[in-house]
Amino acid sequence: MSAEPNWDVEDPAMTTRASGRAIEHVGPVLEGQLIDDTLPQPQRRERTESRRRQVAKDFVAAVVRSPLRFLGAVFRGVLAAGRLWRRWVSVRDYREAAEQAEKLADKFADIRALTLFRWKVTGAVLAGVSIGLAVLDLLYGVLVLWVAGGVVAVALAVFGRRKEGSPGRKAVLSGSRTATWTMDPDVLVEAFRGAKLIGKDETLRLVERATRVSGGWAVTVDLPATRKASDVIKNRDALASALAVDEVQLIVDRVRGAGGHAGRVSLWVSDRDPYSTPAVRTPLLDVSRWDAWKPLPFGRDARGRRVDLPMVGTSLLVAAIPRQGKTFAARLAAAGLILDPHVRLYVADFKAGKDWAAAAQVAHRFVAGDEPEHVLALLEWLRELIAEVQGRYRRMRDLDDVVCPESKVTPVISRDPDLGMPITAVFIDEVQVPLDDRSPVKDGDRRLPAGECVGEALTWLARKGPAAGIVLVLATQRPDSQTIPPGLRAVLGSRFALRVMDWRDSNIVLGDQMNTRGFDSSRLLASHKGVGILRPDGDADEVALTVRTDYMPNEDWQTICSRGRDLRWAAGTLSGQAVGEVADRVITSVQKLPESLLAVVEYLAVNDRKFVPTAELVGALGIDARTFAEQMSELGCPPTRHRLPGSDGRPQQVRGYLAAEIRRAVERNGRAADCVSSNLRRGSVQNPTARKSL
Ligand SMILES: Nc1ncnc2c1ncn2[C@@H]1O[C@H](COP(=O)(O)OP(=O)(O)OP(=O)(O)O)[C@@H](O)[C@H]1O
Repeated sequence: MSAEPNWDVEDPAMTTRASGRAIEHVGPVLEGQLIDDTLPQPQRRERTESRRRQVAKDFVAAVVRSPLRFLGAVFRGVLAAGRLWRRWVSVRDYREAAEQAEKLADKFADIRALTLFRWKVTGAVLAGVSIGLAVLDLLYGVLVLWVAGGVVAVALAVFGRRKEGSPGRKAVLSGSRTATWTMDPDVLVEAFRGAKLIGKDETLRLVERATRVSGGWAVTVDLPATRKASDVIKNRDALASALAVDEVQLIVDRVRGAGGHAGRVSLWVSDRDPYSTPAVRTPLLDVSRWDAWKPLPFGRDARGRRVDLPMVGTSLLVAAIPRQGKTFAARLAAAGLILDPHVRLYVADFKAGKDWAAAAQVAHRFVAGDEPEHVLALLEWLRELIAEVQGRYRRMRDLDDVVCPESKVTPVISRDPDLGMPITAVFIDEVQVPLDDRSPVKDGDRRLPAGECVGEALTWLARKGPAAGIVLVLATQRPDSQTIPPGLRAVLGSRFALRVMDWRDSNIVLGDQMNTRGFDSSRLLASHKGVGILRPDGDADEVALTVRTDYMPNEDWQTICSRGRDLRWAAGTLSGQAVGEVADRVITSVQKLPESLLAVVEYLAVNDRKFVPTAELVGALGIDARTFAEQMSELGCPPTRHRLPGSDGRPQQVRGYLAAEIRRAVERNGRAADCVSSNLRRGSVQNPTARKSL
């Protein structure tokens, strides 16, 4: 039996609150479904059903295709019978034997006589059959011709059927070999033999026959027992050559899990370069918010299948030579986190361009530049973050086992403002700049180059940070071992290598020996922008896979950043430098705020809350409950019902207002900007870790 908690529920009852305040901690509210896992599970039933459906589909397809297959078999039978007859009539076996014995000249007269005789026999048989058929036709009508034709067709079809060793078995088709193997699995077997992936006497077993899948042919085969699927992946180039396609057109995957084993390979051969079409726009543009705990949409593989990238609990290294899509890839990772208002962002852009500029409105800390002062600012943040991580571990030790079962930040902990442990993502573009900086800095009693201190701090954070909710994303143009310290590389969980200079650089990013396993990003094409090899962290099925990142041009990036700012503004999580940015905007844009709303805003500015009961507001503001409700409704802010713990500790339904709703009304109605923004400045800019009410 197991219970599945629904951690996505955002219920105020889940949040803790210090004693003496209106809301009390009642622990997480679980929504669960009891599952008796001793009974047959729906999944198994689904699998059987889908197999049954597949069998039915195959049957219908076989019936529909049978006339064509019959005609094909008859055609092959005619060709094979024709070939056999020509061999017979030209006495080829006798001629060949004479040739081999070098007695062709002696036997020539005999061969000619025999050939003439066989031609005569052929003519006599044809004449006899024709006369016989004509007589039968006269006696019994045209039906006889049909019956005779049918019998001959069936005989030819049987003669020409596809069967190991049958005549006509080796298809000799013109055109690309890719098209050929889809029609004749023998060609595929030959290609595997040609690429030395199976022996001369070995063969493949077809698991799923070739089908059309997104602009290419897909087929699944089992290798002979002595062969491994990983070797096919490793020697993809040889197989591509044997199939006469470019290696970017051939995708080879191992089939893992329940339906797979170490010798099962799925192949997909694209009709053309799969990256010649425009990249897909990021789906993040169409979502109003994202949950950072969910893997975020990162790109698509050559077959067009979605590739998602988990961010929380890991760190990411993105590397490439210039102009290959490194910043675009890092920004995609950032976009998903920006759309989660509970994520805190640190952005350091050492490229010092405008690529990251829009992030300033959401980032808790933002710096753009490549001077030593910017490196020192980064070092300052990293030290601040190390202290923060140490503090988090200390605080997690004191939390009860329900809230914090392991020494790890959970979704609930990360979203609880009282615990102050939000997911904190650190993005550093062109990380080689701070790592190479030689400015002397004090580290205890020592004076060290700033780059060394940055390297040490990043290594520490990459090692200890993930469990405490820290996500590191580093992008670099120079993945060489002098720039990225080996200790740092080793602890970065996920790697994304776009095109690099040579296999050594590729191995530095993806890991030792990855080129010998078939993953070498220096072999990617320069024209394939945004295409790279992703080596995901942890439990992913694949060792690595080639992915083209979703396309997110600057205007989409800006849209996502301003959406992230609005989300944080509404959730009250805008913090650090971003607050200053937003406050300035508010001051300039806001007009008069109605009295009742202003009073509520002021009350909330000092009483930080997600939900405030009507009774509490009415009492505190000394206004008539009914008039207040009417005024708030007019302002587009109706009350809602919410569950709060009552005096006996049990959850009760209470009428009141959500702070987020009130904030939206403020945005709509305006004026209290000065009050709001000064609160923001006071509460947040000076103390970035403090929680804000608005
Ligand atoms: N997924 C993608 N699909 C299509 N084009 C892309 C994709 N990703 C990046 N590009 C293109 O590649 C170009 C270079 O991208 P980007 O600026 O991210 O490169 P970079 O590696 O960061 O370069 P530099 O090292 O010079 O900063 C972009 O202008 C963009 O048009």
